[in-house]
Amino acid sequence: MTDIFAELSWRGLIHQTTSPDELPKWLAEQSRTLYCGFDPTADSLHVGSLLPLMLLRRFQKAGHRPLALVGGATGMIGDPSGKSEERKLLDTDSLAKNVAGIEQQLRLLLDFEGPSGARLLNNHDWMGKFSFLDFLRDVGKHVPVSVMMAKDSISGRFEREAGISYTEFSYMLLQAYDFVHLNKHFGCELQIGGSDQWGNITAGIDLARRMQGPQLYGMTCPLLLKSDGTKMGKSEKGAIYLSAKRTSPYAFYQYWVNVADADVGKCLRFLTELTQEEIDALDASRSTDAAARQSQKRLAEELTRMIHGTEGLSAAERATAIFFGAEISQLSDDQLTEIFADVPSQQLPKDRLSGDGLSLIDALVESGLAPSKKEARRTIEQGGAYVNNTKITAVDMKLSPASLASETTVVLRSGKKKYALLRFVG
Ligand SMILES: N[C@@H](Cc1ccc(O)cc1)C(=O)O
Repeated sequence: MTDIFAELSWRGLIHQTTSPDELPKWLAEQSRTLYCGFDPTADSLHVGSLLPLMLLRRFQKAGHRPLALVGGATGMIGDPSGKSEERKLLDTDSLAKNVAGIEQQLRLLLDFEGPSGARLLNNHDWMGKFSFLDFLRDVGKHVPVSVMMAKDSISGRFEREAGISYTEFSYMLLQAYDFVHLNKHFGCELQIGGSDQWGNITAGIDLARRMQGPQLYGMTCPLLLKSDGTKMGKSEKGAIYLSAKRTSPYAFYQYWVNVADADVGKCLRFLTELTQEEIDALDASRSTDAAARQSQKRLAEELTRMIHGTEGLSAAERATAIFFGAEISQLSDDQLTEIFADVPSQQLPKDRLSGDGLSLIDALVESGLAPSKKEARRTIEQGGAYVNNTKITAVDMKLSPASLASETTVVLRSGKKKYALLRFVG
């Protein structure tokens, strides 16, 4: 058993805990069972939920037993915590799809073998069987409405015109009951979650006490925010997800490689398993040579490997190298599209490549990289023209089917970074 409390403290991962005087000792005494729940609001977790998921993993590595809960039941209702408006209800098909997607990701980061082996649970398995009348009698009876109304997630909504439905108001009772259930059936004594979960976690602790159950504990971690206060894990194109179908390994890697200097230290401490010494060394490297962006590269490498494996990482690194000028051959159209997502492209009929082929001069003009044939010629003569990232100095060069970097596409470049794609179709 390693001292998990000390580890989480230096990482800055402890936002609030119940019984702060007792908790460090209680955790050090013996292996404990803890849980964290994830609602199936999408078919993949996003970067924000990586933080509590990594927290479960850290607890497990320190010798504790994690329960990863998918909210098949709670996902049917929608947690009002941290939300200013009522959520739309999900239909059963999307829910089932989302549960399956999330379960897969929870499996990825936890170890299911051995004495502190993780368990994957779905609260629909017990909540689905509860009748409404039984729930009101067995659970609701123990909870004063005044206590529920005092929670931030609820009181904040009362102040707004739209208010809150009875359905969302009741959400905390479901999560509170989960904690009691997991305690009874799995010996779970600690619940963790993001700071917005404090109200729900303490509702569970309270419920256990009122139902004459044992003392339970709670701990929250900070939300993953950037230095400007906005949420981490959102790009211009939307949230960064853990599933490769939603966010490719390359896009995932790119997101981390581009994190600002002001945020990267926190990301390293919050999301990676690098040691304090390694992170200190990276902090130091930023003050001596920030331009080398060693911290960002290491962050991107660690996270991409953890989520997408070594293969995903090397694909992402290869794609990055290509974007920065490495020679291109034999990629799929999809890979090319990904790497050059923001690069302008033109379509031309396939037969332009047959016969004598298409002159590079014409190609540079058609792609928009050169305003005229004269300029195109000059670019080639000055050594600024590239086909698939290979420099071409012959002004009479012709593109042929052999010039394709993928099934349909030739990548043209003018100068250091100005790219354009020509797609040959039909
Ligand atoms: N309310 C949590 C998910 C959750 C669901 C059920 C639980 O028992 C615990 C946590 C969230 O929205 O992130």
